[in-house]
Amino acid sequence: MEIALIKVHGSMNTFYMFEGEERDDYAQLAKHISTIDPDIDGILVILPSTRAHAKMRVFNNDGSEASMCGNGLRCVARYVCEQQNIQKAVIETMKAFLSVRKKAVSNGEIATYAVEISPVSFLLNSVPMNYLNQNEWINKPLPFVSKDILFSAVSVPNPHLIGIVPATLQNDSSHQEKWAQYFNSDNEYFPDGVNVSYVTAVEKGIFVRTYERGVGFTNACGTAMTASALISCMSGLTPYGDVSVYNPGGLVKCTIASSENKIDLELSGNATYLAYSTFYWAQDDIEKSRILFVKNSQEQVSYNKFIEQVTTRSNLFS
Ligand SMILES: N[C@@H](CCC[C@H](N)C(=O)O)C(=O)O
Repeated sequence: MEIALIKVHGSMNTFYMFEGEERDDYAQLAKHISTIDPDIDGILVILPSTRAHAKMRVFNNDGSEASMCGNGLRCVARYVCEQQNIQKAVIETMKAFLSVRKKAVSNGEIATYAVEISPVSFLLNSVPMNYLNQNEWINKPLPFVSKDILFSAVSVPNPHLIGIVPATLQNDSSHQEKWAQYFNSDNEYFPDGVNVSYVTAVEKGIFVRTYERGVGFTNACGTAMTASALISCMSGLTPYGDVSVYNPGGLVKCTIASSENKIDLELSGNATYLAYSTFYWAQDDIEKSRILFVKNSQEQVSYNKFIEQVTTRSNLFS
């Protein structure tokens, strides 16, 4: 069968997005499309929902299904709002119904959406993480990794391990890579794997680099950036409210509000369409599947200008 794919990105976290029905072979499709186009981090499937404007399923490029994807949800939000001619919507995800909305931006050139990130839990059994029979692990070193890095484990609701690191450990990512690979292999601490982010304070916010479960190093991970902004606020690295989060693929805003027993998180940033394609999906022999047609959009031109401004503005680690 032929399907219409849109190649999209949020902070250069790149996916093929398409409309589909419930079925059980999206994992195989995600793996196959990722071999044809290794640029992508995964696929986003937009399905009908009986209780929301639409439903999103996300598959990493290794075929594993994730409960949430913040950058992907912004792209799905754009698609649903444009298709249904609305400014805000509710999207069903694996574990939550999430509010999304279109944002007005000053130059209007880059489609920008804000999405709710929820539910948040610090309970280690929600991550899941097993370590010393603890219930939570917030801002404490994991001595077998490093006595100098403060780590926090949190689910939003996909799993994150966040370390606050000095600039030296951002510039050389081999430490992060080694431990992220370990925590995403067969290991005693994270039975389902974990997205591992290293966070460093910069002049006007934080910089976050993420090694994603099911993907590897990525330009940006929206849930990781939002969880990292929350941990940065909790640890006094940055004030609560709007946090500018720089990442290898650009810049997003995470809005962090916390009261006695409630945490509200919102992620805002670009939802860029790179190209429109037709894909031949050979369901009986996936190897025969292929991209038949590609038409590039011009949206990346504006995004590249934005990236130039971000990189010249931020002398990140000096
Ligand atoms: N890139 C996403 C997260 C994708 C899922 C993640 N790799 C997982 O397995 O939890 C984002 O923008 O949040």
